[in-house]
Amino acid sequence: MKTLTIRQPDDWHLHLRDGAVLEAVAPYTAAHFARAIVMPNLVPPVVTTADAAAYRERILAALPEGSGFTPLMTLYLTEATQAADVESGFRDGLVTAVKLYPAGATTNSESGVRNIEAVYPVLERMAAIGMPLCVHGEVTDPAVDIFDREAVFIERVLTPLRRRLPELRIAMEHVTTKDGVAFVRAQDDNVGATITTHHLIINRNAILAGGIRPHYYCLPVAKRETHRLALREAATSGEGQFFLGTDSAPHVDPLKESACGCAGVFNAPNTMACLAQVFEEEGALEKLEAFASLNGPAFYRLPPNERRIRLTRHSEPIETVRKVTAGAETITVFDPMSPIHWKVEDDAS
Ligand SMILES: NC(=O)N[C@@H](CC(=O)O)C(=O)O
Ligand SMILES: [Zn+2]
Ligand SMILES: [Zn+2]
Repeated sequence: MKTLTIRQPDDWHLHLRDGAVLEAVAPYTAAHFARAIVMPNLVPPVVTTADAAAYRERILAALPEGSGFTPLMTLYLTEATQAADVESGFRDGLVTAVKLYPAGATTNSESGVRNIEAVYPVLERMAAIGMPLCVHGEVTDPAVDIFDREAVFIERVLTPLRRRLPELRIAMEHVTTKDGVAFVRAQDDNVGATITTHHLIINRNAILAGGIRPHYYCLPVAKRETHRLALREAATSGEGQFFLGTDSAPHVDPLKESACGCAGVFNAPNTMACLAQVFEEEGALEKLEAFASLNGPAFYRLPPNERRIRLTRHSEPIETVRKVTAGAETITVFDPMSPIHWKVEDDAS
């Protein structure tokens, strides 16, 4: 039986939500991952260091007994964010990064940034103290086709931002296009990119061909096959700028299976198994550790985890969790549309 032992992975882009959903989903991430960058797009958002401290306590309370999982907190950047608050949260070790949502770009982004000029004082302070900015990289201009919004964001927002503040450390979140991959490669190591599990597995046909499938709808929306192949190539290259951010984004089923369904794919329970499968298909199992466990800590200037996990390939397909219960509702787990043979044998919970 094929086995693979790697340093314990981290998730550099995760939605844990709050309340009953937090309680339902947190144990799945804590079972496999040592740390995660926790997204701040709650309602209301996690804006101040005090908000992040309170949210961190709620997350810790939702973890199973004895879990060693560490949530790495982020602040939701608004045009009213105070540079002094951001700096004090970072210096205290309570806050790891700030998240930029262009207003209206994605789930719960209405309080995000409309005019980037308004947040330059905060960005300048972050550049000075070496604090990373996580970016949802899509323009919201309704005139721009939804499949082009990442490429246009690179041209209109990221390129000028890089020119103006080259020392600012930027994580381009959930990169979904070959344009995004090329942009990141053309930058110095102040720029990194997360890649999700599902964007390595699905293209836009999964959402639209043969019926509309809301559980494959997320933002940035999955693109055509050439882009998926570029993401696979980047993720399995081992290059330090690319690392895992699952963007596991749970929404209860009634909010997904609706005439106007929410964006987000919940993949935390089977992410590591899916990734082992992807890396095996690409003949790159030896690069999985770099992608999931080494490149992210290097970008965030944190030590890699000392603990190891073991993945095993079984000849028979593995039965995986299909739905998770949260309060009175269910949340559907990402279905990779082909049998999964890998299993994390040694979970960290
Ligand atoms: N990825 C998504 O489709 N949704 C995320 C928001 C985000 O990461 O853009 C969510 O919070 O649901
Ligand atoms: Zn996003
Ligand atoms: Zn996200």
